[in-house]
Amino acid sequence: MIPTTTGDHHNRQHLPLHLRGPSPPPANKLTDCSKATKDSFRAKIEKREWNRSSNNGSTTGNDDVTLCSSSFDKISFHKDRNKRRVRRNLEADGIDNNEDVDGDSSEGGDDAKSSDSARGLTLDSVRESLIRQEDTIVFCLIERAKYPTNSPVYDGSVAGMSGSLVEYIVKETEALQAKVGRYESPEENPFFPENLPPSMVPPHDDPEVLHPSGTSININKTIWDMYFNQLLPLFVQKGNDGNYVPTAACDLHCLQALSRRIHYGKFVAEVKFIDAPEDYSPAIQAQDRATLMGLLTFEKVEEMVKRRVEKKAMVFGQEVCLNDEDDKKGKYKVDPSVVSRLYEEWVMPLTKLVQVEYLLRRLS
Ligand SMILES: C=C(O[C@@H]1C=C(C(=O)O)C=C[C@H]1O)C(=O)O
Repeated sequence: MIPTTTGDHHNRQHLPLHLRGPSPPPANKLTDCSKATKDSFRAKIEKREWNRSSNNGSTTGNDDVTLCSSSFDKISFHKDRNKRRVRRNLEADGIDNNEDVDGDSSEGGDDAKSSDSARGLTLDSVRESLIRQEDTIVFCLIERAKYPTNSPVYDGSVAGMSGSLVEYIVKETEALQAKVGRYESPEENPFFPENLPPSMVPPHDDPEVLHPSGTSININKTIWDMYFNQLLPLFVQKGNDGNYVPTAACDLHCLQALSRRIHYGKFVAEVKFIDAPEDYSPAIQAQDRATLMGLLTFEKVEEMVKRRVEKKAMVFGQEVCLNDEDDKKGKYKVDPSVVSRLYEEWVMPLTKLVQVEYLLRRLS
């Protein structure tokens, strides 16, 4: 269920930090505000209530709340939608524009922004998270590149194992982390979802940001195959140094970072849908994958992503020497072109696949 617009100032506390927008004024702070602030805040609340009631919104029962919430979205987002479209096009052209595109900050715009941020989902915040996740992925690859292939990690030859060492470590780590609630988060997807133990920690009272039918999308089998069969041979040296457990632990971290990034496509898709339901809905109803793929693709953004991750691989992966003359210029721990290729050939296409899969279910 999509979070309601009422009470979000409370619920947003449980959203991951990166998804929280700027704080709306909390209701219990009203008593501390000046009269003008109070009046303006109250007027906004009243306007929302009016929007809701004029749209037959009801706050009784879960389905009604969802309906009410999306009806509210339609009204309050309507005016900003064109602004957003223009802004998105500017972004796609590589122009960083954080200002009102048409300079119109009058009635409607503010409400749309505050309800957007109350939900905590904006294309900007979601993209910021993807950018931050690039750092994690690049560092994980650098860590894995410390070790050579170490094939006994993968071929089942480590004594006492029925499967491979890496499979055992991933399965057992996931089981442990499941018990402490890792997979209660919609951002996390296990590689071995079968027979995971239940979480022992009390559930958070999180607002559900994703549409329920999209939460179960899990393409980790594809990510596993891609990582071991295609990516790994591109950036690790052949050899065996006996560091099997640290090697498998690095693989686990790479897999988790890639999986999180790729499944983050669910959040990207949700925010794109919320921004322009009228663009996406016909293709969703027709279950038209190709049109959805076209709608959600921003080629210029992808170009920037590739260039940025390549640069990150250069900056994070260079040898740092105190004496400038000793600098091994152009020598990197992971070949930057491999990182760019990883994003071009696998990370971005798989993120888009997740987005399409999510959107196909978005109206069900
Ligand atoms: C993630 C997005 O959707 C698509 C996928 C991208 C990616 O995986 O980095 C980048 C641009 C889009 O083509 C986005 O628009 O930011």
